[in-house]
Amino acid sequence: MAEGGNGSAKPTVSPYDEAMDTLSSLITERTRAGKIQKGDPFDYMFDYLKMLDLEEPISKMSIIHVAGTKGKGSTCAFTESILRNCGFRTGLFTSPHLIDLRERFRLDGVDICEEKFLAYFWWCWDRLKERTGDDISMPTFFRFLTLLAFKIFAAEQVDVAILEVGLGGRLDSTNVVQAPIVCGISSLGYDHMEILGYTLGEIAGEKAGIFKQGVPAFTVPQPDEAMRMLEKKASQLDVHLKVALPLDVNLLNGLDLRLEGEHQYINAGLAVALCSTWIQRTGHIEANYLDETKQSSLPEKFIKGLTTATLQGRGQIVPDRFIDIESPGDLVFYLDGAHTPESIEVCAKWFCRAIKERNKQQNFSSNQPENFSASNKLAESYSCEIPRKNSTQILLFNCMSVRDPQSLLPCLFNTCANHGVHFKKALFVPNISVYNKVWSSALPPIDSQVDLSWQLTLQKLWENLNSSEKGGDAKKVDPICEEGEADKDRCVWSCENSSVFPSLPLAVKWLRDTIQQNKSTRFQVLVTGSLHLVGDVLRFVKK
Ligand SMILES: Nc1ncnc2c1ncn2[C@@H]1O[C@H](COP(=O)(O)OP(=O)(O)OP(=O)(O)O)[C@@H](O)[C@H]1O
Ligand SMILES: [Mg+2]
Ligand SMILES: [Mg+2]
Repeated sequence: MAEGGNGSAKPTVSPYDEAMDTLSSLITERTRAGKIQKGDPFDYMFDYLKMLDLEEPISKMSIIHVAGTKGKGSTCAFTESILRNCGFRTGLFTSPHLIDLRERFRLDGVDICEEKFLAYFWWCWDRLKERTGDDISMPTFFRFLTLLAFKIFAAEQVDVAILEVGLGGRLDSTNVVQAPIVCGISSLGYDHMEILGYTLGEIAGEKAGIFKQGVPAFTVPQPDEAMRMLEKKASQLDVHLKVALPLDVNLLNGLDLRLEGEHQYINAGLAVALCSTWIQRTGHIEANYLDETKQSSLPEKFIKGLTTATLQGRGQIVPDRFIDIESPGDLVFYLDGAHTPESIEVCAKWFCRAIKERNKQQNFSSNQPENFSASNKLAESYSCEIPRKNSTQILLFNCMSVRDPQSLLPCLFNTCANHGVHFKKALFVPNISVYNKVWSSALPPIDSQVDLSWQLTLQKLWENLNSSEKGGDAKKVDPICEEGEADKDRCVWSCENSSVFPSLPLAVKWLRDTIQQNKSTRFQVLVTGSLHLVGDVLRFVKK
């Protein structure tokens, strides 16, 4: 673990951390005032491509481009997995990352290795440093990552590059692509409105900015307003736009999608359409996939891809590593980085279904069905072995202060309540990793001066939801600060249904201690509201 700057010996910086540190400068430079450049910053992407000699390689690259409000990453992960299983060399560029920046760049389904990453990183960095200057300064953080992705995929000569838009579409740095093979627009909803617009039509218009003249596109069923705009933009560009229906579960031969949740069938349906079209348009029809996909069955390789695709922190189940061997499965984290109203709802539904399934399995079965999704196998195998215990649901939540908790927490609370799931307690913690913070190989030291006013606001909202459900009026809630072990850092603000902890490790410690003291209890902890929180938890509890 990195030293926390406590004045001891200077920690040695690994080459990888050095690169991350260098990259961080792109974030600070951007926020520094007065650095406004001439012209449209999006156009600079074309200059950067020239500087990196990437224009020609990109024009030859075989690309699938995906925009959308929710489900982009999942759709891209399914798409990549299907095409890899069909025998193609794949490159996948997604965002954001949860633990390590290299998660954003996958080659043949695996995060790029450090060695290659560093080689390409410095290749791009040094050239851009040399060729940028007063007129055009260094690219911003996400633009740099996009350029790096292009460099990696070109140099590695992938058969197909699958690109997830970072934000919006029209002005996203990935949109320098001129001739993708096929485009996808995943589920549209409200997010980043200050940039993309406040109506679904406006948002759809921005996302449709990835459409290219004559290049076929697919989308999923959308609200009318969004669909009308997509159709309008498509017709202006001679884009043949088709709606891909959610994948029929019966096509999976009794297997499950590896990414859990009902909404993943929407993303999977889109991925199947994108892959089929890519295969057809690139002339790889020797395997005759398309005839098959039109019928009532999917090619084996598609099924393999869909049922093995992974993406961290989306419907992921992870047992705590520190719970002792006699009580495996007593503390299990259900992680999903949902942070918009629509995704919080699907996340809540997923959690309710997932815990019900687990509890049923725990009570009735000791044989593991063959079709368990491998990602959650560990959690499953644990839960199969353990004796009957009371399952208790806990919420571990934070959201960024730019989000409206009034649109997130009530939705989460009510959706779960409608499915008969009531959280025994909600725990609110600040995020450890700062937004966009690049280097995250270790957890930073705990800040005892941390400002908890945001978490206390979330807590009040939660307490009010609980009291109005019980028929009482929303009352004034004043959390009580319990000082643990005369230690200021351990101060916990508690109410009847919730606690605010000054840090994630303290909240996890509370969970572990409580389990040790109540051997008959199992905690099923839903972690949501922020992908950063999910990343923090993964780093902290994963083996
Ligand atoms: N089709 C969908 N409809 C609604 N919510 C979805 C859908 N797909 C995924 N989600 C929710 O959104 C979260 C993020 O999923 P995913 O990473 O696939 O989307 P994304 O568009 O890449 O998101 P981001 O904006 O974080 O990059 C998931 O954890 C899930 O809660
Ligand atoms: Mg987003
Ligand atoms: Mg994403």
